[in-house]
Amino acid sequence: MRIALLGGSFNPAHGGHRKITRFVIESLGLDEAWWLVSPGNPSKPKAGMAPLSARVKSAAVQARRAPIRVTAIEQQMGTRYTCDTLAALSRRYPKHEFVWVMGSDNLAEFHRWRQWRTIARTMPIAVVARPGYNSHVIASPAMAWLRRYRVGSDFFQSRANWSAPALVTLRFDPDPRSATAIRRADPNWASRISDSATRDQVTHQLITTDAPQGSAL
Ligand SMILES: Nc1ncnc2c1ncn2[C@@H]1O[C@H](COP(=O)(O)OP(=O)(O)OP(=O)(O)O)[C@@H](O)[C@H]1O
Ligand SMILES: O=C(O)c1ccc[n+]([C@@H]2O[C@H](COP(=O)([O-])O)[C@@H](O)[C@H]2O)c1
Repeated sequence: MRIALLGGSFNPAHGGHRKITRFVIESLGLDEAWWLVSPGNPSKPKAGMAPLSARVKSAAVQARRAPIRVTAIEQQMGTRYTCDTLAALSRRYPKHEFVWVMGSDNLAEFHRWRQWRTIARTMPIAVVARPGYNSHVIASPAMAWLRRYRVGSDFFQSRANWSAPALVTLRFDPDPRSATAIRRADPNWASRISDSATRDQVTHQLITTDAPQGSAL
């Protein structure tokens, strides 16, 4: 299995997450994506962060009828930093080929993440252009190091190629949606989704709080 990993706060999930995920799966020829809904991004303030259950539910709604598995696997594994999460997932699923996906806003800050070079050595990275962040990325310290490992999307077509460090940058019709804008427009989204999702069994069944089950194993 070739799997895209998209970590995020998903506070809440939105159509931009869904769109970039489908785009990455298609452009790199992957089988599916796992969304890792973070119990708490170590570098984001706790204030204003909705409960994990509400964020997972919002992600399950956005993932409907798409090859996307919603997980709270960091909560279950007890990891908070991406370097620990990716090391644990690679150990747990040695037969899977993973690619870490992030928007260009995250690449601009990537050099501040714990052991970011170790992350880059653990699995390939795919960066999706995000409106307003491209000049920051070009100038970023992480990009200065990662630049020499740039590959094209054809790199992912062959299992023999799958190695790290490798960085692919993907550009498509940039999607301006953000969770910040949604929270501003709808500060009560979390309480509403908590109420509605408990009545919605279909949504409930889509939520995976442990490792994805079934054929992915
Ligand atoms: N519209 C988008 N285009 C490209 N990447 C995106 C987009 N929205 C989110 N992402 C990426 O998805 C991942 C998870 O994002 P996150 O859950 O933080 O959403 P967000 O919209 O960036 O939230 P916030 O506005 O609260 O920072 C990050 O790697 C982020 O860069
Ligand atoms: O490990 C780190 O140091 C680190 C620092 C900042 C962000 N991250 C991860 O980056 C992903 C995107 O986070 P966010 O909150 O911007 O959606 C999410 O999986 C976070 O855990 C990780």
